[in-house]
Amino acid sequence: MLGIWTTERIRAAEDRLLAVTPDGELMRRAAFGLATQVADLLAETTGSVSGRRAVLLVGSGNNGGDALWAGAFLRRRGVAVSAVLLKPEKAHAAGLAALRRSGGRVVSLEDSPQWIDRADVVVDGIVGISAKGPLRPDAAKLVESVDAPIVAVDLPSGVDPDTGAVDGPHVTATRTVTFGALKPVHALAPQECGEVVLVDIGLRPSLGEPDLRQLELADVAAVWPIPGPADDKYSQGVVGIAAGSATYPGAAVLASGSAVHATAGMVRYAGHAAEVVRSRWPEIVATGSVTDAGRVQAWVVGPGIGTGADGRELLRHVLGQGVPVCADADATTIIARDPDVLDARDPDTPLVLTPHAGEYERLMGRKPGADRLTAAREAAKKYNAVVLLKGHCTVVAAPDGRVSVNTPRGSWLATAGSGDVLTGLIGSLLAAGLDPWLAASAGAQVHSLAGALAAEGVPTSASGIVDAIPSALRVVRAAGRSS
Ligand SMILES: NC(=O)C1=CN([C@@H]2O[C@H](COP(=O)(O)OP(=O)(O)OC[C@H]3O[C@@H](n4cnc5c(N)ncnc54)[C@H](O)[C@@H]3O)[C@@H](O)[C@H]2O)[C@@H](O)CC1
Ligand SMILES: Nc1ncnc2c1ncn2[C@@H]1O[C@H](COP(=O)(O)OP(=O)(O)O)[C@@H](O)[C@H]1O
Ligand SMILES: [K+]
Repeated sequence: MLGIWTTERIRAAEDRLLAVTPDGELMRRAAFGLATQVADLLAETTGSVSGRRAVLLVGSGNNGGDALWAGAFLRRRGVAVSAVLLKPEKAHAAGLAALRRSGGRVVSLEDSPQWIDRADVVVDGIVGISAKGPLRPDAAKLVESVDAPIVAVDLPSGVDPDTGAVDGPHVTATRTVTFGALKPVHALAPQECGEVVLVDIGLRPSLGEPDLRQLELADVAAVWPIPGPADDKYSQGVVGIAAGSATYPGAAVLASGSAVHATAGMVRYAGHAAEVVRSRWPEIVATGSVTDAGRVQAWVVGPGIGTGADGRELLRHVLGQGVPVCADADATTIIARDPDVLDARDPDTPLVLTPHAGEYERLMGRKPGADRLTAAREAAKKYNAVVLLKGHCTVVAAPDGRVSVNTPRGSWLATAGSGDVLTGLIGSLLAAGLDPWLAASAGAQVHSLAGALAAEGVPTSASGIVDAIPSALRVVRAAGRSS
């Protein structure tokens, strides 16, 4: 599991480490790692390093210092390095001296276009973890004129380090080289960061527990239920699907199919789409009503059930069964309108809510806003539930404070019905007895992997995502074996 730390925690850890490290040593480590990555990118994109041209965009803080020191290292590899100083009087003095000693050139803002036009790579050392807001106009103008691939130092300038929010001019990097530890921006702004490379500067022992986590495929493999010799169809946890209606059977078919592929064992369906579900998935035991559905170890409830009295009664019944519930779509809206329905739930029974931004607004009375980590955390606290906030990046927060971020593999999941597929995955994992935060986090990973495999570079459909779940699980299991 990858750990991610907020900039406040990073700064505190850096202070502790700086106190016991020789002056300039941390920046030297960071800059050396950065220079190596810039050289690698030059080799990948142009076929050589020596004789290539790098332009450094240098802001007034240590981020600019990293870029200047890296420029000095790149000179040793024969790279022609020019530095554009946004605030010459505030540029990192030692870094600037090192670049000058190495034969690097400092060019004025006025002269910078001719150097930027001819650059093979541009290094963004404008601002790092002390960034506030979008790029200022002088920096924005420089960045706008860049055509070459950009290597961002620590993070792409202009993107918020702690939320990944973009609110104006910013850098879009080909590669981001970060130091010591991942920060939230790296998980929440994948589009702007490009490939993220972490350089070890010895910070890890000073960091403590991460603020948020990213599951790797091997983590998913470690928790995904696989039947053993002693298992039968009941022992692995039976999941019940209360979804769909006569008018909207699609949600029922998708959530049920997803559950069929997610785990072995058994899926029950209860609702007005029983006939359609049975004909599409003959292995499902389908009935017309939750009251005669038989025993399950977890319920999925909500997609396509409607938000009227019938839907409310269905939700209330399911919440009262004393088993974990994943409540999605219409169930979220019912809860938002009438939170008393949650009284049917034993507070110790796991509940996963999976709102998209609109459903979040109904649940919380406000939009998630730019800080999606805090938004998910607050909803988890308010509802004493695991909250999976949907979007380009999926954030999963537990009431106990654990948060995970699922960085997407493209935007293929933005297709009608794909949320129903996710719900089926989470429900199956809940039925197998997984911790609800892990179930939602692992479900989101497999969902996005299945989406990418189904798409393979062209748009796909929710049915396509269901069909790709077995391939996704094969990739997951292979990652588990090789870790
Ligand atoms: N503290 C340490 O030990 C280490 C720090 N390192 C580097 O130091 C960086 C942090 O350095 P600093 O705290 O000096 O601060 P930064 O370099 O992140 O930024 C500070 C300056 O940027 C300007 N700025 C803020 N927002 C801006 C915006 N939106 N547009 C343009 N300019 C803006 C501010 O006026 C301020 O002077 C890290 O990101 C990392 O690159 C690394 O060298 C590793 C070691
Ligand atoms: N731009 C995007 N990039 C990546 N994933 C996305 C994007 N938009 C939506 N998703 C994902 O697709 C799913 C959509 O779910 P939902 O909004 O419930 O749709 P539906 O109700 O049609 O099933 C969620 O898992 C969400 O995180
Ligand atoms: K930067």
